[in-house]
Amino acid sequence: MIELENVAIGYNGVELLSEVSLKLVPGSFHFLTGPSGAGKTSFLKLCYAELLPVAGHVSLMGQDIRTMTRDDRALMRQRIGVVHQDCQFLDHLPVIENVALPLTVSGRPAHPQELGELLSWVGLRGQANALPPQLSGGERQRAALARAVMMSPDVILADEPTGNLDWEMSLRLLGLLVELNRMGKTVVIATHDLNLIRQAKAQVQARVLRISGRRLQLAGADL
Ligand SMILES: Nc1ncnc2c1ncn2[C@@H]1O[C@H](COP(=O)(O)OP(=O)(O)OP(=O)(O)O)[C@@H](O)[C@H]1O
Repeated sequence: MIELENVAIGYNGVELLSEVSLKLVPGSFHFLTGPSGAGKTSFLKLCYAELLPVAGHVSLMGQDIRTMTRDDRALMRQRIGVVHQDCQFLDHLPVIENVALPLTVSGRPAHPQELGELLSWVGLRGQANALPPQLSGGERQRAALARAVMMSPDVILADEPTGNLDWEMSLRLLGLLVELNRMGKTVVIATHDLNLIRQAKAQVQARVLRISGRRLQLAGADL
């Protein structure tokens, strides 16, 4: 599904991560943790071909990201849903249109019932016509999750989805991600929140990847 072989990433000639080899198999649940600036967001970008490796091979859904055309990349992004750290909404469009954007961009019609069900699932049916700046942090993150799953992706990559949320809202968001995993989706969550990881481990078989000293390691069972 997502396969990395001896991969390095970096910016402006400086390596951020080296010798990363990893297979994310379908239906797996991973956390990605590490200090601020360690490269979590950059690693996720690699996993949806927003960033190319400076060494090694990355294959997404069986295709090497270096050989992907623009069209391949657009198709691949329908199979990999991303919850960005800053949500990245278009603030002048109501929530429902932001959530439907992946459909709109790919030229497919948005079915009101499907959209309504998706908004209900994240508990935002009542805010469908609100503008993103009118939402609370937790509502924004849930809207971002709804948009990420709009195209029924196989993989969900979430970058600090509970970053600014209180514990109750963090649990609610985690619950949605666990539910998606139980439906067979592969989930990767970048987070600093060790309590969230512990909570998730009580609910799903989650593995923890830790970035430390430019390497990606599998954390021990103590986490
Ligand atoms: N486009 C870019 N150009 C140059 N340097 C970058 C770029 N994006 C990120 N970096 C640098 O790469 C390093 C890792 O950034 P990244 O955002 O991946 O870390 P992170 O672990 O997600 O951090 P945080 O937990 O604070 O969100 C940082 O030093 C950052 O400044």
